[in-house]
Amino acid sequence: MKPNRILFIDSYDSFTYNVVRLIEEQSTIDRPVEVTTIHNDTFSDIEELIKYLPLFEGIVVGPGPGNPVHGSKDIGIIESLFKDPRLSNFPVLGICLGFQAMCYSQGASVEELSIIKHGQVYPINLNTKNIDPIFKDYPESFKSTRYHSLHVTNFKDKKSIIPLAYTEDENGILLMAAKINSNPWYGVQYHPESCCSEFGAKLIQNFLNVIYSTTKGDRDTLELGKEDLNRLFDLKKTINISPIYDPSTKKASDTFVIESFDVSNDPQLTFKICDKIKEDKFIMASSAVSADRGEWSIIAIPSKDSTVLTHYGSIEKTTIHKWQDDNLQLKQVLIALKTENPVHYENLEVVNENKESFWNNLGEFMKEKIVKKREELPFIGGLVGILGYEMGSYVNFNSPTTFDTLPKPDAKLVYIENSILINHKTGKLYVCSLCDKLPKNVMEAVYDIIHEEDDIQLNWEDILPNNISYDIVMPNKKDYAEAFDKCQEFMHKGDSYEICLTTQTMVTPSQRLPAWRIFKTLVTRNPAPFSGFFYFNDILDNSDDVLSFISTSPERFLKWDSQTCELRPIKGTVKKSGEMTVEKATEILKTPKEFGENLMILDLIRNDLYELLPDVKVEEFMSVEEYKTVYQLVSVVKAYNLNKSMYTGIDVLKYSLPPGSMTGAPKKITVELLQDDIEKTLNKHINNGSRGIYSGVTGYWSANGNGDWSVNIRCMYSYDNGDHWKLGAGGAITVLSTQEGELDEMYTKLESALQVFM
Ligand SMILES: C=C(O[C@@H]1C=C(C(=O)O)C=C[C@H]1O)C(=O)O
Ligand SMILES: NC(=O)CC[C@H](N)C(=O)O
Repeated sequence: MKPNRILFIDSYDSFTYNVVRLIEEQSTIDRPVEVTTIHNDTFSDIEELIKYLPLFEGIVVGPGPGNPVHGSKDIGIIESLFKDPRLSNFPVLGICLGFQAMCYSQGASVEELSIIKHGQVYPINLNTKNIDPIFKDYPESFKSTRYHSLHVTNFKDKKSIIPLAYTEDENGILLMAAKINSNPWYGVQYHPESCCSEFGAKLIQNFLNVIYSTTKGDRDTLELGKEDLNRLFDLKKTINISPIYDPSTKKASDTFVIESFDVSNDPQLTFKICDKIKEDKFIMASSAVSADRGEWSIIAIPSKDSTVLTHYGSIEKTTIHKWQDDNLQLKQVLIALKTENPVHYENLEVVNENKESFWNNLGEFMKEKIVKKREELPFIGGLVGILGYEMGSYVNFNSPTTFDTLPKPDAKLVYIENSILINHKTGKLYVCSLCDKLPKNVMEAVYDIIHEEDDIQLNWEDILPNNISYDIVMPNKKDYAEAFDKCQEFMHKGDSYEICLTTQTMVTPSQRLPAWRIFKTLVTRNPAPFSGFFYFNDILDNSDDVLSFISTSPERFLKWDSQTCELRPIKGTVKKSGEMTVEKATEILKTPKEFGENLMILDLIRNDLYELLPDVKVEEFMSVEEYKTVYQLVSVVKAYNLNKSMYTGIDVLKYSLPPGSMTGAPKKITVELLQDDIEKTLNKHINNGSRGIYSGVTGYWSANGNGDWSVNIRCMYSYDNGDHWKLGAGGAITVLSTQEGELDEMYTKLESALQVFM
């Protein structure tokens, strides 16, 4: 059976693929549906789009930022589309921005709402005088999510606009759906694809029926010749989401050794072992175990065999060398980085590449290392490290600079052979090596611990030495207020629905303190499921530019195995204080402000997964989680059947960074507004306005194919071996936010790490 082909026009929104998959899901054996997605600026001239029309039976114009009144600057080709008489018999469904553009083309006005609704669920009431087939089999009232700053007005005297549904709120009665009288054009102001909307699938089914009756079920019109099929294929490729590597590549050999031991369930055991191992180590530990996170701790132990990959985004170079190579000097690395051409020395390789090719080369590096074995363990060895915020999509690196010391790395990953894993639930410890035998020093530390297991008490000091003072440069309240107002302005104009506004703080200690010493105090003070310690002294004679990272993050970004992918966005924060109880926090976290904040990111995360994978489910809807200093609202979204897809977890990581909880929605425009304007001025004094390591992710891509990455928040990092520590903190601003409330929330989050210096 030939499919109905739908052209989906995306306006760089973060809910696009929720709609696309909803359409595809309505496919049946008798009436298959196929969607091709383009951007609203894929064609600059409507004539180009018209040439493609014979390939399709219907168009869906999706939601998005911007205002149709601003014309093609905001909505691209959509402006011309609704004006073109050649489309008057062509079935079109507009959603939110698409709906507003459709009504605007008929002479209605589009104006700002007085009270804006982002991520709010309302009853949609059908206009009982006009029940159109698009609402066939609907109840008179149903619930749907609204994400809009603007709305359609002055439509009543426009004959071509037939109102089909309304809602009512503080703004009065608002148009929620309409049909264009003489054309098969429909539109809805609400979001049928949101996970909180009812009967969304029905709307699509009914729209497909409209298409079916337009093509009169004549399947012949659906046949495409070879040439047209090629054109369709090329059009699909205009949005290029190519997989990073081919997971079917077979590994040549699969040497690894794993030995297991019974140990205590106490999560402090991880740190006890770390204290015993004198060599360098990276830690991804749980210092707070709960039902669904923090079950595992991982200690990764780099050795002379370990390969270090460092990407410098601003100069588009990646260095590759061995961990603490005796023959590698800092000077040599600096000269090689300054050389224009790629460098291939025996002990150092410098590749000229941008971030896109960095991701692809990671795939090349890993594809022959992946063994489909011991997949029940999260990690058996593999790439471990940090990806900064600027490694994500839509973010730019600072412009290239001249340098005399090592530039600031944007990604740093080490291929680890030897590691220790501890499962705090089952009380099992595993020593793993990707070489042919387990390292002696590690085994000795483990044996030691097993023998003195009765006393797990750590006795780590919860304060830093008192002979050191700290100079702390915090965000300025006035600048914050200005940035907050800018956020409100962008949201009121309809450019963004939620903006994660973050600030940077710098701490300069009067003398250098070992990162490990600070880590110990932070972990004692702020236990968290994703406690991280990374000290990258990978070049022996480099003591000034060592990247150090200490984290107590509550937030998992992404975890994957060969079948599934899980994302756990946190959105919604309540400070813990004397009178605050979990009951009270839950009440606050379920108010429209926090609910909307979480729902927007939940729908965005569904979109990030749906972009690559068809089988996505919301596993947990807005649960309240308790941490040392805050209560947080958390949702869990999971994708299934990865093994049936051409994508793997690393693709999901690449395409969904930066984490939606750190950007806001829609992701593309919000990231651009933050980087080019809002945070550029707010944070200009630190990192030149870049977020750097903060807001990025830390974790691993294991040689057994698994991966797990946490969000870099409630953390601190130093590019210069602890001379300066940088801390980021922020929170999502919505139209319901108050400046005082957000400032207070930002300070609360900042304090969770900054407290060690105070
Ligand atoms: C931005 C931060 O946190 C993010 C913002 C949150 C919020 O807005 O409620 C919650 C968790 C994080 O995703 C931070 O801790 O700095
Ligand atoms: N979700 C949307 O499509 C929003 C449309 C428009 N930018 C508004 O804010 O009203």
